Amino acid sequence: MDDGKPVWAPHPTDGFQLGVMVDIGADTLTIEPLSHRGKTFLAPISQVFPAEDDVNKHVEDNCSLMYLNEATLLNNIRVRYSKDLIYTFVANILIAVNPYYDIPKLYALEAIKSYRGRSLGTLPPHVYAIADKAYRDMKVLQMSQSIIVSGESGAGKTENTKFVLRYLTTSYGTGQDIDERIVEANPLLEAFGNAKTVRNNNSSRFGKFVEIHFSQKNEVVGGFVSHYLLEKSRICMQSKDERNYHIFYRLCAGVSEDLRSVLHLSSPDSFRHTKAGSLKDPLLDDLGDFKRMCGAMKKIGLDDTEKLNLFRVVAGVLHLGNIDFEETGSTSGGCVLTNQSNQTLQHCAELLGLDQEDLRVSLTTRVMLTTAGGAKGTVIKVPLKVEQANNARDALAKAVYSRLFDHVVTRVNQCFPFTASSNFIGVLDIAGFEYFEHNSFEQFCINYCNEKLQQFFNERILKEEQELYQKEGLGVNEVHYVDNQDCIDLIEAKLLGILDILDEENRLPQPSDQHFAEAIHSKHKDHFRLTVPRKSKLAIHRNIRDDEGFIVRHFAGAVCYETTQFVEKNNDALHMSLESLVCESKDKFVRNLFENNFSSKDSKQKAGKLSFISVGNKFKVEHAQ
Ligand SMILES: Nc1ncnc2c1ncn2[C@@H]1O[C@H](COP(=O)(O)OP(=O)(O)OP(=O)(O)O)[C@@H](O)[C@H]1O
Repeated sequence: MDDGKPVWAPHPTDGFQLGVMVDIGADTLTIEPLSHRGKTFLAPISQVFPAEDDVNKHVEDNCSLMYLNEATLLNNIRVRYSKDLIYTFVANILIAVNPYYDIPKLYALEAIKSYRGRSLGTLPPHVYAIADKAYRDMKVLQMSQSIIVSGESGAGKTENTKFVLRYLTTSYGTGQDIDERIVEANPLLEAFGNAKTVRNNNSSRFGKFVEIHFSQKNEVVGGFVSHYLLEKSRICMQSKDERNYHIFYRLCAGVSEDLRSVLHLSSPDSFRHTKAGSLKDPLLDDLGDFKRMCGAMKKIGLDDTEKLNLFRVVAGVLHLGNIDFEETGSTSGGCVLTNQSNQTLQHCAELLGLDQEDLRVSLTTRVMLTTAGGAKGTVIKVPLKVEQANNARDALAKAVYSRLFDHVVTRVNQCFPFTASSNFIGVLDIAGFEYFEHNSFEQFCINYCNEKLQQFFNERILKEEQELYQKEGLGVNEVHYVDNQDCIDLIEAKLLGILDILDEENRLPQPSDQHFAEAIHSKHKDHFRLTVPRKSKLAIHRNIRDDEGFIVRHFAGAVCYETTQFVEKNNDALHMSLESLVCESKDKFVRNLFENNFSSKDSKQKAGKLSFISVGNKFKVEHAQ
């Protein structure tokens, strides 16, 4: 940094501000801001960066900046953003900033045509340029390619994923129905898997990997969507100003009068699962969205029966939420349905094809098989307390809805089948690193996933590139980065990893969130990546007890997780009586949703008290794939 030349120095709200150095100390620099001449402040040397000669000039690729540092990089993106240039390259990585409005012609057909076959860097940065590079690489290398879209909630991941799909199907499709279907499948997936959150009115609450498959002639032949970790807690509980999945509100707003009476529907504020969240948002148009969703269903080939099946189950889940329990007052300590719930029980049973009385019994008791000396023993019916019955009801709602979501994805995949595929281009759209005031199991899983992605990035971009530079004898300064393997081990190591400790807790006769938190701390006392909430920099977390939470130092920052409900959220199992009830539904559609669920291994597991299917480990296996 030269004397008198502008530098970027820290600014409390803007990140960085321009200034000039007026004095140099041992560890600090005295800076005079250009906007407040005559006033100086001290800044740590490590946080002051040289600025470009002309800070209003911008470049299409950050690599072309004279000085590449955090401040110049941010400034370049800011200057571009102010001119509606939302995309910027960093070599073959694309940075996108959400404009929150439709920039005219940015995604028009002419733009699609112009990027076709053009090398990266010959045209302005665009998501189409990345899509085309993936296509050309696939063609030349004869290898499938993947595009990873990452960023925080509301950053624009899903929109950009859709632009990639549209680009590929428009440019390299055969102009047939299948191209349209791949694009039209999104509104249906979003109806069941997206919700309004405080950050995003259309937030995807599941991760997805969309594959566009190509023939030997490199033409689009079909698609396939895999989904990960639908946020199930939302089905029964929403945070302030957030909503349940779109479909619930759309159904209430849009169904015909006839269907409304068949499904016994009324307004969302009469259902527990929908009334708690934010009901009115001027930016949401449930009726219009219902019509658009029905249009999309038609385009991808769903007939009226299939549509009704979906709606019936959604309505069944809504009614299920309205079932309430009260104590019996008898010595057995169990509970019964409240009088007002009897009608709801009837609606719910009817819509899900269940026997009303069986449903009543299954919600209020739990069947257990005793095993004596290894032999199958007697069936015992254990009455449930009100809280346990509430949990059973919610577990059933979550199980039915998430099975329905699996079905929607499977059904969507049937819309663009392919018999032979040579290669595919995959687009991974998953939630980015999340850090809220209150963080739970969902954030833990999402951040674990991002930790794995970061490792992939470290390996693929930083390590391999630097090895290549060395091999080619280029005198490029080594870039140091923090290896996050220790953090990944902390989460996924066998036996000692947080996920395994949690599974162990779930298998205990009386699992508890407190015991789980204590076990983590006692097994990782001096782990660099793990600490107790008391040591948080934020006052709000310092009130959390050691047995109520833990802090993980992730690559992107420390996150304090509150362990309440970790044990419950990690268990995907329904208790045995509920499981068999839905598996034997009179409604073929509902029965099929739960098909393959009653394998002999599962039944054996459920015969004892240790009914448990781990959500965390399922997620771990998905990552490994
Ligand atoms: N390129 C864009 N042009 C115009 N609007 C955009 C663009 N990208 C995003 N948006 C707007 O921002 C909203 C949020 O974007 P999007 O749903 O893609 O975010 P996300 O990163 O997928 O969020 P989440 O992780 O919550 O699903 C969109 O509904 C859209 O209104």
